[in-house]
Amino acid sequence: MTDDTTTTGRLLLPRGIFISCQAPEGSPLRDPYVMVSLARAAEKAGAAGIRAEGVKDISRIVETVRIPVIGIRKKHYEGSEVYITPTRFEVDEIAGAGAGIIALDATSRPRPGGETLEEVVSHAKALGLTVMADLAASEDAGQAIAAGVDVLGTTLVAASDEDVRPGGPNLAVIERLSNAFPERQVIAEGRFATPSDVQAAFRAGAATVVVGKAVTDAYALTRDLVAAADTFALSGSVG
Ligand SMILES: CC(=O)N[C@H](C=O)[C@@H](O)[C@H](O)[C@H](O)COP(=O)(O)O
Repeated sequence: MTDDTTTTGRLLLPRGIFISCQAPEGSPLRDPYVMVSLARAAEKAGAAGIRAEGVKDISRIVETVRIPVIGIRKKHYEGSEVYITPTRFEVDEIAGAGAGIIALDATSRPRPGGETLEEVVSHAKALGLTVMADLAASEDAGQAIAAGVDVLGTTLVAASDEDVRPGGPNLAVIERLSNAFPERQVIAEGRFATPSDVQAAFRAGAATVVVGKAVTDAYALTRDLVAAADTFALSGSVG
């Protein structure tokens, strides 16, 4: 058994680059055809896996690519800040869509309906899913592991003065997690945008790096460029 497997021998995440093929509400790219095309491009380019949101996107991507898919469902419930796969209901949706890996908010914030992290994780494990913990800080890892998660991700780590550059990834959390939990795969996710970001993540101990916006969100990237042009009052002007 290698360190890519759990004690039961189940394959965890392959090492390499995962591409997060998601488009937010209001984006013209929010269309399963577009997400499947992005996933196909990622696979052809050598990505080790895909992260996708929602039943339609996940099921179409699972049907199309041969690389592993991390499924999530983003859903906001009143009275809870937890929105990435918050309850057992969304776990069932993702399992039904065919993802082999599920990511879920593994912070200690209260979940909708009073469900506990442990209940949601146990439910996912009972359905045979590998569970990725979306953490907001290295301090979240202990209770996530106690709840039964398989791999640790930095998805919910907010931008801070620890970032390698303003708006860039936070490598310090990856380093802290890799040092504290050497037996766990650490998945770097959140604001990775360049080849050197990715190399820095692996140097910091990441097993896998998930990249989203920098690859797949042409809408947000264009808005950023237009906003930069606007600071020179150039955008849309002629002459
Ligand atoms: C915080 C949150 O809700 N993150 C979401 C999780 O699935 C996605 O919106 C991100 O695009 C994804 O994590 C990849 O990150 P980035 O797009 O920065 O490479």
